[in-house]
Amino acid sequence: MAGCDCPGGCKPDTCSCNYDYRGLGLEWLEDSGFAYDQNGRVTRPNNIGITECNILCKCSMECQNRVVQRGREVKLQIFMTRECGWGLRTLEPIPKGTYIDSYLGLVITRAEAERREAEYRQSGLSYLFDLDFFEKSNENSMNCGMEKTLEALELIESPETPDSESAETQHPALLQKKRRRATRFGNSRKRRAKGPFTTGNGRGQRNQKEVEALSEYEEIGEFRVKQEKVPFGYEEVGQSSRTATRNHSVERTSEVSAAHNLERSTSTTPEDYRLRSYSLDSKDMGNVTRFSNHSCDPNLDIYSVVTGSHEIFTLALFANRDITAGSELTFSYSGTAGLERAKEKKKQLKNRKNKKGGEDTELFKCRCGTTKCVGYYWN
Ligand SMILES: C[S@@+](CC[C@H](N)C(=O)[O-])C[C@H]1O[C@@H](n2cnc3c(N)ncnc32)[C@H](O)[C@@H]1O
Repeated sequence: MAGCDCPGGCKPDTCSCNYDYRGLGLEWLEDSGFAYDQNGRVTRPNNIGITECNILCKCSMECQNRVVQRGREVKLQIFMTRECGWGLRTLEPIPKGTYIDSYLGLVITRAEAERREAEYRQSGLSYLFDLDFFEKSNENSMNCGMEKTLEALELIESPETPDSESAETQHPALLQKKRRRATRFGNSRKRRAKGPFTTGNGRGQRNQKEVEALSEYEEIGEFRVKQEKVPFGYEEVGQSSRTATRNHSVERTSEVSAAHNLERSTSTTPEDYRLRSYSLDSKDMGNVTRFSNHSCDPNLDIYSVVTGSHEIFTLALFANRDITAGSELTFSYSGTAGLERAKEKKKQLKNRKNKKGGEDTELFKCRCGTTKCVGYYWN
C-alpha cells in the first residue's frame, strides 16, 4: 500500500493515487479527473475500479479523492415491500452520482459461499455477494473497462521488475494482471494441500490439530482476523497470503474469514481460479444495504472501490440517476453486465423445470415489477 504526498493538495493530474487512464490511451474514458467531482459524485462508469487516497496519504479527509471512506450521508429507511420482503428506501431526494453506502458482510471463501448458498436455498433468502469484479473483468467481454485497462497497463509494466512492489504495481488492475501473467507463464508455486483442513501461512504448513489449537482471533494492526478452517486447502509456498478487511465501526463487519492459503495463489485450472475467489455474506453481519433488493432497472450501481489495502475492495453503491424521496433503492444482483447471464439462467432454469418440477425457477423469480423485468434474477 502506498500513499501520496501532493504539495498543496491532491490534483488529478499529479496525484499518484489517481491513475491517469487518459495517459494510457484509453479514449473511451474521456475524463482523466478524479473518479468524483467537486460535490463527491461519481463521474466514471462502474466497470473500472476506483482507488481513493488512503491512510498513508498526506491529504485530509476533505480531499476530492475520498468519498466512500467518509461514510454514508443519505437518510435511509428499512421498510416492508409488497413483493420482496424487507427493502431499503431513501427519505430524501438523491442526486445522480451520490454515494449511498457500501455492501458489507463477512468475507468468506467461494467454497464456503457455495456451502451456505445451498443452505439459504431452503429459506429463499440469500445475502451472498461474490467478490468477483476482477474475475468477471477477465472472462466477460462486456466488462471492457478493466480489460482495456489491463491491456494498457501491460504496455507500461517494466519487464525487468515484474515483482517490484512500487505504487504502480500495487494497483488492483496490475495485481490482477501479475496473477494472470504468472498463470500464463506457468510459474505457479501453489500445490494442493494434503487434507481438507490444512492451512498454510506461506512459510510452512499446519496440520488439522495445529489449526484447531490456534487462537480464534488474531489482532493484526487495525485488522481483526478470524482463522477459519476451509473446506478446500491449498498451500502457497513462499508467500504470505493473509487477507483482512477494515474494522470500520460497530455497524460494520469486524470479522474476517482468513483463508490464508487460498489468497494470492496463482491459478492453474479454472476450478483453482474459482475457488481462490471470495464472497461476502451479510446474513449475520452487515449494514442497511443488506436489505436492498434486486431490480432489473436498478437506481443504484455497484463500484469496486479501494480505500486502503488492495487485498479486499469495497462494494460501494452509488445512485445511477436522480432519485426522489421515498423511492426504494435497488441494484442488480446480476451485475451491470449480468443481464445476459440472467437471461441465460432463465433458459437453463426453464429446461430444469421441465425435468424436475421447477423449484429453482420459482426461487429466482424476479418480483421487481419494473417494465424492464427479465423475469428472473441470478445472484
Ligand atoms: C439481500 S436480501 C434483500 C433483503 C430481503 N428482501 C429481506 O427481506 O431481508 C436478498 C433476498 O431478497 C429477496 N429479493 C430481493 N430482490 C428480489 C426480487 N427482485 N424478486 C424477488 N425476491 C427478491 C430474495 O429472497 C433474496 O434472496
